[in-house]
Amino acid sequence: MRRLLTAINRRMMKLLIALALIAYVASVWGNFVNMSRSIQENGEQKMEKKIEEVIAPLRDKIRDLEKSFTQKYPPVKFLSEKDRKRILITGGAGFVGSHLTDKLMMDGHEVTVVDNFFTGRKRNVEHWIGHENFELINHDVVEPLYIEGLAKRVGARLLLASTSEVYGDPEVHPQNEDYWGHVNPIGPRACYDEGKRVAETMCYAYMKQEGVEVRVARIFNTFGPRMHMNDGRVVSNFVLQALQGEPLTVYGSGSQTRAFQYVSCNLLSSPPQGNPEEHTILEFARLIKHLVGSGGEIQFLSEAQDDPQRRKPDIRKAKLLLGWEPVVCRVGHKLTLYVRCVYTVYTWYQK
Ligand SMILES: O=C(O)[C@H]1O[C@H](OP(=O)(O)OP(=O)(O)OC[C@H]2O[C@@H](n3ccc(=O)[nH]c3=O)[C@H](O)[C@@H]2O)[C@H](O)[C@@H](O)[C@@H]1O
Repeated sequence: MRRLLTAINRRMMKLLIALALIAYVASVWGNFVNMSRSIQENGEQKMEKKIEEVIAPLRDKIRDLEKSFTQKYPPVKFLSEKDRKRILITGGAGFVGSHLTDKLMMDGHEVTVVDNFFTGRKRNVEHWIGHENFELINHDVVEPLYIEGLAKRVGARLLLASTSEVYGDPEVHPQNEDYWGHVNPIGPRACYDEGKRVAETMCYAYMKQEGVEVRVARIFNTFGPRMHMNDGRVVSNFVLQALQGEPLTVYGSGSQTRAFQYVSCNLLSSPPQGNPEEHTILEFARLIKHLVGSGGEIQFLSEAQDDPQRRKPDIRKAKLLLGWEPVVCRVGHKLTLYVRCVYTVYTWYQK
């Protein structure tokens, strides 16, 4: 009897051990299956991420290509590799910069626009987005020497867009390249005027020290489409005021003069750059009033401090050396083409 019981116990023991073994193997197997499943899932996720990283830029390229097939661009000349230049324009989405971008793109060059869009607008260059010769970079070029260093590294020529404001309230008339100017260094316009003067100084110092080729264009009162409506300049102010039937605000007596230049005339020359047709601001106010047909009166406000009294570029050198002179705004008889230009701005604002 006892033997029988011991035999049964032994069998039970064996059975229990066998069952425990099976349970253990099953749990190890379960863990193994779970582990390999999660390894597989992790691996798949990583793989998917990698594939996505590779595909994303390709997808963007395809989208750009599709766009370039469907989008119509302004006509672009074909230039051979030898003649085609690679040009970087800082502030290329701004008023003057975007017109320069248009000109260089249409001439067949490769243009990279860098703009921080503080005052520039993407819409000024959107008609080039996707074009194989065009690149738009949102970036803040806070350090001018960065651009000069870049020019040195790649052996590029640097063009600085300066301004007639470097002459301040000039004592020499008209203003030529050799005139050093008459700026009040602590006046309300000083930051802009002296800022541009320092930019010129740095470019020339860099040229002498590092041998970088430098050009400076001193741009005189330029106007045209894509100008900011409310930056306070006289063309936009008068056009807007006239359109809204408000009085045209003339600062001072209006006897101060400017020589306005249409933006497209601007892009073909060297310093100083402008239209030598000089008009008083009062004359200009009357012209806009007449053009827009507004009933608004001319309102005389107090004179702006340090306002240059006479300004007109001496373009003899540009004419002699480059054969350049403004075409759109030069007037054979008083105000004909000039009127046309102002009218262009007016219709642009109406849009
Ligand atoms: O293009 C240039 O060379 C420079 O000209 C302008 O400076 P400014 O000549 O004073 O141009 P506006 O602000 O358009 O003023 C022109 C004249 O119109 C007068 N003005 C302006 C605005 C206004 O509502 N009424 C008015 O009588 C001003 O007092 C000034 O005599 C710009 O401010 C500069 O950015 C630019 O570099």
